[in-house]
Amino acid sequence: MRGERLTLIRSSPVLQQLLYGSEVTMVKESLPRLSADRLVMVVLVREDGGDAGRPPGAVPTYTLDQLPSVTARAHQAGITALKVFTTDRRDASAAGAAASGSVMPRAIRAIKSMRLGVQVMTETCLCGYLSTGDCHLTAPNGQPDQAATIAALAHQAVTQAKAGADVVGPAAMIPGSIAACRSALDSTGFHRVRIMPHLIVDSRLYGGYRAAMGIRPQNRPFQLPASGRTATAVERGLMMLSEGADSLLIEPALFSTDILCALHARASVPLLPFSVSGECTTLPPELLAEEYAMLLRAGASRVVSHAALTLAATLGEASSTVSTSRKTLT
Ligand SMILES: NCc1[nH]cc(CCC(=O)O)c1CC(=O)O
Repeated sequence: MRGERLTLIRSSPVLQQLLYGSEVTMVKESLPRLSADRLVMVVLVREDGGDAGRPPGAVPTYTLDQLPSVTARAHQAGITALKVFTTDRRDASAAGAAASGSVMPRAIRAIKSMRLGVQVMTETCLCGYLSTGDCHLTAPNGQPDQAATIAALAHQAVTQAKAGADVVGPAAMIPGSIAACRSALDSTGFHRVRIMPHLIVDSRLYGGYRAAMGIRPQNRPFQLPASGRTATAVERGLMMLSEGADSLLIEPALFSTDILCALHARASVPLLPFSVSGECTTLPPELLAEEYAMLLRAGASRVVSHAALTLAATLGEASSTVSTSRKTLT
């Protein structure tokens, strides 16, 4: 009896449509497809030599004068947002982090002056400006100076906003730093500037970034340990939202999908996994594309990636192949 019913369903497209049709259509429609506008391109900027003499395993960096052409190429490929990281002269107090003449504000201005409507997201962190390579300032007793770090990050966020950043990205993982950035931005008139903090799990996948930027951190005491609970990471993400975050960047994308899924069930803000240096230097583009399709299935709204431009170009080719074959057919 059951077998007969199955045979009937299999042989009847009308019954199949009635039973499964709407469900199949719904699933298809609710899944975003990987396309260039789902990719946020990572742009690392340093002035001292740029890409020349890149250490093995390092991801590419750009100099300021390369940014107009990089921005134009990204825009041409259909990319609508750049995530900018910088490093500059380093000292014990990260003086360069909030200086209006440092590499970050100049990079933001270089991108924005193209007037292509490309969104600029920044990293707001001290590791590119501290001699230690840490994300936090250190008190005389050797402990992280959380209050001073929070104040420095808030100041840095305002400098980035003044230069034209659309979204700033506090990345030190210090509780209270997001609320401080929000109130500093509001009190200087930058209500429109949004905050996307980094929710970071400690990982060996960051080596290619650190090598590219010359960052050799002592430790990252505020990052989540890889052996920690998913629920703890989710709590940290929700805390960031309660401090005023508008979206969350979660890294490393490949090894934080549990956190992405769990947060997706609890929060309705955009969640952006960050496909970090180690992923982009070890996986070929076609596997990165599979990974990003998975991330979109899991609830990502966009994916931040060092390989965005390479991938966007192949996605562009794929769609032009389709339109070419359509042309041939008609
Ligand atoms: N300041 C935190 C930060 N910003 C960028 C990365 C890594 C990004 C990548 O590997 O692509 C990290 C993590 C870290 O250094 O601990």
